[in-house]
Amino acid sequence: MTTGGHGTDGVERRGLMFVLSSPSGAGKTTLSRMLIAETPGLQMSISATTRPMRPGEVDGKDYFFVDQKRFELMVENGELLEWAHVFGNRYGTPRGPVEAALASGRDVLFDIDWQGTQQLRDRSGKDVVSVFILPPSVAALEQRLHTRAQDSDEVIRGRMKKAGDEMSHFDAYDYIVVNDNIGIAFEAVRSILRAEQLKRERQVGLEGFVRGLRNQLEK
Ligand SMILES: Nc1nc2c(ncn2[C@@H]2O[C@H](COP(=O)(O)OP(=O)(O)O)[C@@H](O)[C@H]2O)c(=O)[nH]1
Ligand SMILES: Nc1ncnc2c1ncn2[C@@H]1O[C@H](COP(=O)(O)OP(=O)(O)O)[C@@H](O)[C@H]1O
Repeated sequence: MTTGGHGTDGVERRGLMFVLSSPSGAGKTTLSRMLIAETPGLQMSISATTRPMRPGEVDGKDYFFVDQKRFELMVENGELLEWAHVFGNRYGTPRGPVEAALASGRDVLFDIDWQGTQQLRDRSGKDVVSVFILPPSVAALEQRLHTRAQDSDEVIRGRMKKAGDEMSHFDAYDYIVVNDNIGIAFEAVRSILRAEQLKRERQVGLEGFVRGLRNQLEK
């Protein structure tokens, strides 16, 4: 895959693993969907989970909804790149699609928690770019969880209680974006991805490309 839009024929790029994490309700699903819609070649990693499906969710699109037994088998068979317990359920990243995407130079977007991000970093540090999304205030976070209207009051209380724990891990992330205005937050996330794609060490074949330019100049 070329770096795109720069006429740098012969310059390939290693795919990167772009991770968005946040406390529940801060907006990472919304931002992920916007990013996928606006970024050709970016592939969403679809996680497996044992949590029940929410209204409006689609199996195989939002998550692969599996039972405990199937999840355990996936762990045993080494089918997951990482996995963690979150809110009493298990969530994990299927390995196959991620490895296939990266091998063909495509970037992969992950909506996973801090535990999963840590595991990806331990395995593939240099290919991982991590962004932590913060809500502008606790009131806004609670409001968003209610507006989403997909969880009971009890589940929302649980998510609010966990938000502090999740946020305490912000300092392990490369970038921090406060999601107050969604348009501004999206621009921030998109700019981070674009800049990281253009990092010199991610571009393979630059030497040959520059040599070619210099040869032409010397003619
Ligand atoms: N480690 C890990 N965390 C995941 C994975 N998929 C989702 N999560 C996290 O699990 C948490 C709960 O997700 P979900 O039930 O969809 O609720 P949400 O927080 O409202 O999006 C979020 O913090 C997700 O980022 C995964 O494959 N691995
Ligand atoms: N900047 C924002 N301003 C107002 N509402 C937002 C903003 N970002 C997201 N939301 C809304 O907040 C709710 C939670 O967002 P969501 O993306 O599901 O969060 P997460 O995936 O982090 O749990 C959704 O109803 C979403 O439409």
